[in-house]
Amino acid sequence: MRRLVWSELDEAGRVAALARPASRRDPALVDGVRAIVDKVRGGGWTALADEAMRIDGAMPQRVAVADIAARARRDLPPADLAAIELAAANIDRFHRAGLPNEVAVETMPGLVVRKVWRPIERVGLYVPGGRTPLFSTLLMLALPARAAGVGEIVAVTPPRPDGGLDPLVALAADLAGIEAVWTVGGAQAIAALAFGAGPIPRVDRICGPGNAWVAEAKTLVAGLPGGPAIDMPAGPSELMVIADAGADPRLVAADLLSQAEHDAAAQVMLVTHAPALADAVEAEVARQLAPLPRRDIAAASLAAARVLLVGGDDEAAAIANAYAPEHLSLAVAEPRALLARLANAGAIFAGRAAAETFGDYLAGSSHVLPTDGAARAWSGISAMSFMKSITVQEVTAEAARAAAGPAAALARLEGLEAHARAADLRAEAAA
Ligand SMILES: NC(=O)c1ccc[n+]([C@@H]2O[C@H](COP(=O)([O-])OP(=O)(O)OC[C@H]3O[C@@H](n4cnc5c(N)ncnc54)[C@H](O)[C@@H]3O)[C@@H](O)[C@H]2O)c1
Ligand SMILES: N[C@H](CO)Cc1c[nH]c[nH+]1
Ligand SMILES: [Zn+2]
Repeated sequence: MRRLVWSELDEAGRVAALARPASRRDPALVDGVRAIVDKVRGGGWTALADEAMRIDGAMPQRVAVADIAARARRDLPPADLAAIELAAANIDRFHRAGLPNEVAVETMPGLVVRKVWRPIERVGLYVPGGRTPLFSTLLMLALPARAAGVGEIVAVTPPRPDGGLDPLVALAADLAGIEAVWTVGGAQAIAALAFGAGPIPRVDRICGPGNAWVAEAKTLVAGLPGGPAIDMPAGPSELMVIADAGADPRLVAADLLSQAEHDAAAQVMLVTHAPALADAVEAEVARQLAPLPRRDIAAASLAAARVLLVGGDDEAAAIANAYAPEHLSLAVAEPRALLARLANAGAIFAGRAAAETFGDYLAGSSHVLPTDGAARAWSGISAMSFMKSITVQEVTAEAARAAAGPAAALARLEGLEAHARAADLRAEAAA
């Protein structure tokens, strides 16, 4: 981990200290994604099958989940099944509680403006699965989508090395009421969801995280004519930990490694005013890294990790707000005081007992969160990600008479005579 003293950095040094790993937007990757998307968009199913075979060595298949899920239920140790069911129940409860309320305001006597919410008709869910199938991500997407009342869910995930569907992804899908999952991943899956490919229908919105290929493809298709909406930029994982002198270096190191193990392009940061804590965390990271099964990935990620030494809480909060991390852990004695100063993060873990891993699996909030600084303006997945609001105007004759004059005046001030007449005629019709 590279250690930097914040007060010694000039502006350029600070920007560099908070830069995301360059590998996330490697020009070759961007060109590669564009080529895949163009090909699938133009060539439909045949092109999709070609790309899927070339990149992942398997034909996309629609796999019905019921039988695989039933087998997984039988084979899983009961405690593991109970853990999955606990996670599903917490996620479902949290997201149902967060469903938006309708609004109705009588802005003038007899003129009521309402805001009603409707689910998006058809959504695509991307469940990452290149290195390890993230069945938890399926729950984090599908349960909020179900709570929102989405009509049709098209779920995709990369194939296993044998071309099949991971049993735990099938089980998670079954728990969330999804009948089938397509075994296709990467930029080619995003292109298929965006524009349709044979039996894979185009969707209105694509939600879900992924590696740099997936994240780049989502941003690209959202900007193309006729492309779908997307949830947010959600690429390789990030964690910033703000720790005080009393933080437990073992816990801080464990949390940093938990996100570093996701991807060589994941990024972790430690922000502290205590050099002795920084020393202890670095020693712990080295000690805990060695026995990890994914130590090579975590070690590659640690190359872009930073330790930032700061003067105190004000500087730490300013750095967090500038970096806008996907995950922000507050390993401090008084997290509430710090929380009040924080504005930009996908999810915050407040206090020493709060664990990013709890958020990844079972606290109830979705772990699908904005990365790459997008938390400055975007939120993580919730039921609202799968809904849109529509405003409705209801007007009595009396209100029409009262509103017509001012509305016509405003229209004439803008030089829009047809608008003004539409208002005047309402007043006449209501007379
Ligand atoms: N931001 C979030 O909310 C969030 C949540 C969960 C996971 N994640 C991230 O999701 C990612 C999961 O990554 P993953 O790789 O395991 O799975 P993935 O499903 O995102 O990507 C795997 C696919 O990428 C494509 N791909 C990989 N290398 C390629 C290449 N050289 N050329 C063309 N295509 C290529 C392949 O089609 C492969 O199937 C990690 O970066 C993790 O940090 C983020
Ligand atoms: N930390 C990831 C989001 O960046 C989500 C995840 C899934 N499984 C484990 N972790
Ligand atoms: Zn994680």
